[in-house]
Amino acid sequence: MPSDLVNSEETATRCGFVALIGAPNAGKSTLLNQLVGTKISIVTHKVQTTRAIMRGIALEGASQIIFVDTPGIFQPKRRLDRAMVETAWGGAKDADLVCVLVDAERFQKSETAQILDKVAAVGQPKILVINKIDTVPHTALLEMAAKANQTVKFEQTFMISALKGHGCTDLMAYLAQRVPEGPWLYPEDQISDLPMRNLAAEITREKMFLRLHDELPYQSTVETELWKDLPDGTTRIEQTIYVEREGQKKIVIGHRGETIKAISMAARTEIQEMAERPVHLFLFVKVRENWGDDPERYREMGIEFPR
Ligand SMILES: Nc1nc2c(ncn2[C@@H]2O[C@H](COP(=O)(O)OP(=O)(O)OP(=O)(O)O)[C@@H](O)[C@H]2O)c(=O)[nH]1
Repeated sequence: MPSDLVNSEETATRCGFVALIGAPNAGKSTLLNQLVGTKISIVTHKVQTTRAIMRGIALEGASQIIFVDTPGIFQPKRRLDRAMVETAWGGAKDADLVCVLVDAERFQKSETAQILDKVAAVGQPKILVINKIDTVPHTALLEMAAKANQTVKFEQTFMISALKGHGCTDLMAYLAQRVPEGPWLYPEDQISDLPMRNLAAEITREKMFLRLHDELPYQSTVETELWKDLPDGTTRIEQTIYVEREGQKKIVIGHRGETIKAISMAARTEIQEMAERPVHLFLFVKVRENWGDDPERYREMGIEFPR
């Protein structure tokens, strides 16, 4: 028997999306840093136009776990915010597993109840992760777990301190065996720059919406086609803005290209800050009808194509 066949049978790979849900400050970034490691975890405080942004990919044995994030706005007021939150919850519905992160210190606050109510309506398998266990007595934790499990049918409950690392190994081991069997979506050597590419696309998308407000449908997307670190210390980035109709392309470009120039300048400044090096940003606008039916687009955004 050829040796590669033996290998592939012995180490069936697993790969899946885990949606992280938690109120702002619940400790999502801290947890990701524990699970993913700083190298490929990207903190996205500024980027709020996210649909289901990939926050990091963890590798554990033969498993690849792709964490997707939801924006931390739970009482959206503006129309755009509402749309963002709705699509983000949509992202949770596409994940293989929803990981609900609750801050033990703030368990009694209304935000926790709100999140639990909303999570109850999501059909995906869910786990509860009570964070910051170092801040409350252990007896209180059991009460919290019982109460939360009355509202939502969680598969498992974990109690962790993301800051101190307590309980994180068990959580990771669970996730690694819980994601479905399947090939890895991202080759190991590509993982590190993927979040940067996605983030850069999200930054441009945010600038575009800030500039155009409600003139564009929410489906317009931005993709980073090229990210090349040049020998002179600068980076060349090429992005394509996809819109659904010719008329929208005109809006994005603007009179004499003024709109796209402004979007590009604002995005370049912020991408530069993130990349910590000078950036040359090139934006292209293309019309692509029915992009929402194309599974590849979903994969690029880090979420699975809804079945
Ligand atoms: N005591 C204690 N503090 C924690 C723990 N985990 C996170 N924190 C603190 O809680 C605060 C918020 O943590 P973040 O990881 O930034 O939380 P987050 O708001 O969910 O992350 P973002 O989604 O990136 O905004 C920080 O000051 C952390 O140090 C923990 O286990 N114990």
